[in-house]
Amino acid sequence: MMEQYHALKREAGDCLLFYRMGDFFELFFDDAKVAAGVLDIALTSRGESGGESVPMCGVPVHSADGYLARLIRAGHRVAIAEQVETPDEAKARAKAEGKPSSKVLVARQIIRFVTAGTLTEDALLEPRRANRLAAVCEVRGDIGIAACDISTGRMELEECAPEGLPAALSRLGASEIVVPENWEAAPADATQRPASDFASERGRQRLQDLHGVSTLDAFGEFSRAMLAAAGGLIAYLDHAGRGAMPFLLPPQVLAGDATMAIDEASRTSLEITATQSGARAGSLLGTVDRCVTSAGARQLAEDLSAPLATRPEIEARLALVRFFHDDPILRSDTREALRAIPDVARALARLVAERGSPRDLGQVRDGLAQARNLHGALSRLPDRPALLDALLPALTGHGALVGELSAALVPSPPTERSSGGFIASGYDAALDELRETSGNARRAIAALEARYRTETGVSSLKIKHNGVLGYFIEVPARHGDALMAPDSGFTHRQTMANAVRFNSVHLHEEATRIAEAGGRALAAEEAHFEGLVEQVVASRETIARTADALARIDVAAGLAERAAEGDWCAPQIEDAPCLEIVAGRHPVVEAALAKAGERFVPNDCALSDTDRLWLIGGPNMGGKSTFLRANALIVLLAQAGSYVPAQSARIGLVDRLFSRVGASDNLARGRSTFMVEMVETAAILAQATTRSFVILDEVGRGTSTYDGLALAWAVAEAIHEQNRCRCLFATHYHELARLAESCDALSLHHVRAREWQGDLVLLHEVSDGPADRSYGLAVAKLAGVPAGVVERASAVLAKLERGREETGGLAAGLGDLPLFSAAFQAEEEACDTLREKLAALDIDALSPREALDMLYELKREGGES
Ligand SMILES: Nc1ncnc2c1ncn2[C@@H]1O[C@H](COP(=O)(O)OP(=O)(O)OP(=O)(O)O)[C@@H](O)[C@H]1O
Repeated sequence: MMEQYHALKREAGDCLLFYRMGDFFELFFDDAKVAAGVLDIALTSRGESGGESVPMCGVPVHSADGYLARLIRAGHRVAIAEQVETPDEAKARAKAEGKPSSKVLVARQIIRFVTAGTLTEDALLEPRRANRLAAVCEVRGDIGIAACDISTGRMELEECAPEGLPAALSRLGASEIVVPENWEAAPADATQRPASDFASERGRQRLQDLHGVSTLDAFGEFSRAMLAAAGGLIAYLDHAGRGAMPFLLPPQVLAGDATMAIDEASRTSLEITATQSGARAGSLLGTVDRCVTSAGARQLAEDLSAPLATRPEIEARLALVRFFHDDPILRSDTREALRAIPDVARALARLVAERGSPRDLGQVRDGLAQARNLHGALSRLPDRPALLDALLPALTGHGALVGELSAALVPSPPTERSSGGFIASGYDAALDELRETSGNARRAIAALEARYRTETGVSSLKIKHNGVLGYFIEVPARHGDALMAPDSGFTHRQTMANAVRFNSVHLHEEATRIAEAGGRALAAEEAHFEGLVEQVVASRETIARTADALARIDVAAGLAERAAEGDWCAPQIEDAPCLEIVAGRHPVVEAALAKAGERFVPNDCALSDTDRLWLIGGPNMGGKSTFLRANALIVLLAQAGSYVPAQSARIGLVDRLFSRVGASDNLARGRSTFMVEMVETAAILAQATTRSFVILDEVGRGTSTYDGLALAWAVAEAIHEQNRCRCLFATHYHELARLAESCDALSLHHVRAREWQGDLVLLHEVSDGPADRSYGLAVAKLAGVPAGVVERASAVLAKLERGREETGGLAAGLGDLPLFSAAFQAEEEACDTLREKLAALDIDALSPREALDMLYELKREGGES
């Protein structure tokens, strides 16, 4: 057995091996130690290997899913080695091979690798979260990404530059990433696979084979990097499923400019689908989600993760939300209908991956039937928005399949198919007859029992059944002798302490009838199951489209519900780079305040081409960050196709959204708070365009006052002069107010506060004009810093302020600085002079020594430039 075990373990590589033994999956050696630790189960030992006892632990097969889920969550992968023949088959095989049957070992094979990205089981998946597997590789400097969710069959391909990879991966949020082995730039914790799996020509071939086409033209255009990644992805799925290929729809190419770009840091900072501590509750998704189906919730998460960047698409989604928003009865009827719809996409995926159950067939049947009902209700409505009209056809067209499944299956089919009972009566006459036969035999046995009681006079005689003896007659021990007589018609089978057991010819006959009919009935049900699965699999693409359409409708109705609940408005999408939000609110903070019985103070924002940078000052805790984030979230919601928490909103399309709010130490990646802040700021300066929207909170806070102020000043100038994007910039540096004198599209604002009877009152109101002071000490007092320390601080402050008056203050002289662009102008001019001098040189005529001298001279003149 150990020999067989080790062979399988070699095949399993770095996966934990679940080795099937009877009703258990057993783990041995190091696998056992790891699993016992993660699963908190007993580590025992069995036998010896090399003189040492073999560590072992095991989990019952019937509850293996829960244990698998925990191992996967802890970052492990598991290979499942199943028994692929019964002990009887093994014995027969041994006999045929001329071996003694006592020595024979049941054959086992790895039937599947269970990894985070290749799950389909409900027990292992979170219902409201997509589960993505991504394959990433590099082809001549381009990064190819192929991602799929095999629980729904969606597959996406994209290509990006190496620096775009982190953003793309953070949008995908894949649970497992596959890369070619030994790739230096591979993301951490990725699964390595042979580099040959990622050859682009093989990728093309694999895609063609998968979809049974001879060219990919109909699916779109694919770059070499995309094909290479697709190849790696398919090869991995093939490996993990041991040839049982999961369901994949034709790949969709993600165009870089179709969605709003949000980099990893901004995504984390905005807490779009999870809070910074990883929870869904408290994220934007958590507060917006009113979907009634899991598939809808997954779609909403996708929508929020990748807001659209084109107006017609956004408006189409908004029109559908409006349709449900403006008609509360329609909304609640639709949601009621959706609520009854099972997760068709995931049931379908299990059926295609050959892991389906009768229950999955039932879910497909119910989902498709409900979809048709919904179609009936929605297609009767007047003034339907275009998106709904585009979705409606996908809700019908499965009549024949639904009819077949309805006729074939019982109303709620079981998850276990081995004990049968899921095919409805009336579907198959032969099956009905078999059932009838075994039913009759069972009744005959009941009649036998009554007859034997009268014949023997033993009123406590019973006919029972167990797994070892099958059917038998049992009487209490004291009546045993009466039935032992040779002419009694009973044959003795077993004597227990209190009872004696017998068989009889009649009982044997009936029992045989039951067994035979039962076995044949099971076989018949099994055959029907295979046939029905085949029919479902044949229609997989249209069924997946139905599931998608249902999810999209659920998202729209859910967003409408959320909008109605929170009194949200439909945003107006513009081409001009404006951002006019009247009475905007932060949905998450508002919900949190409401729970505490407090009111959120709405604020306006009015950015335009000529007033595109707002500098926002005011006290700590005054609501600056909240204001910044609220506006970013409103933009994000609007472009995802949702209503927004505001009284009105005009939003000029945003191509990229950046958020640098709040310090998030990234010590794990070896960067200090200040370093993280600068890296993110650098990314914004390099990437923000005139169509972008940037929120920046307290740039330069993590360093000395002078360095910080200088950086904040230069960053604000650069954003104003060079990026020219819309920007909300919160800061504690009063000195930055001087920027308003030179930057014409920059204006000053502040969050209001009042000191009242020595206490600070924060109004959370954004007003025009510069902040008067920062109230830092008052906030410190509010936070419970000891009175002595606050008093001491105010003495220090008074001294500092006196010093500032004497020296002209921290910002003295800043007003004379040339503007950002003017500073560059001077450098440009210096460069021009250098260029002229260089052009005039006859370089070939110079000796190396002269050339070197020349270089030094130029450097002296040109300085940094
Ligand atoms: N508009 C608002 N209405 C009601 N309460 C608000 C509002 N804005 C902020 N708050 C409350 O004030 C708290 C602090 O807000 P926020 O973090 O935005 O302040 P801040 O000005 O950015 O502070 P700091 O400068 O210290 O970072 C929030 O957690 C929230 O409870």
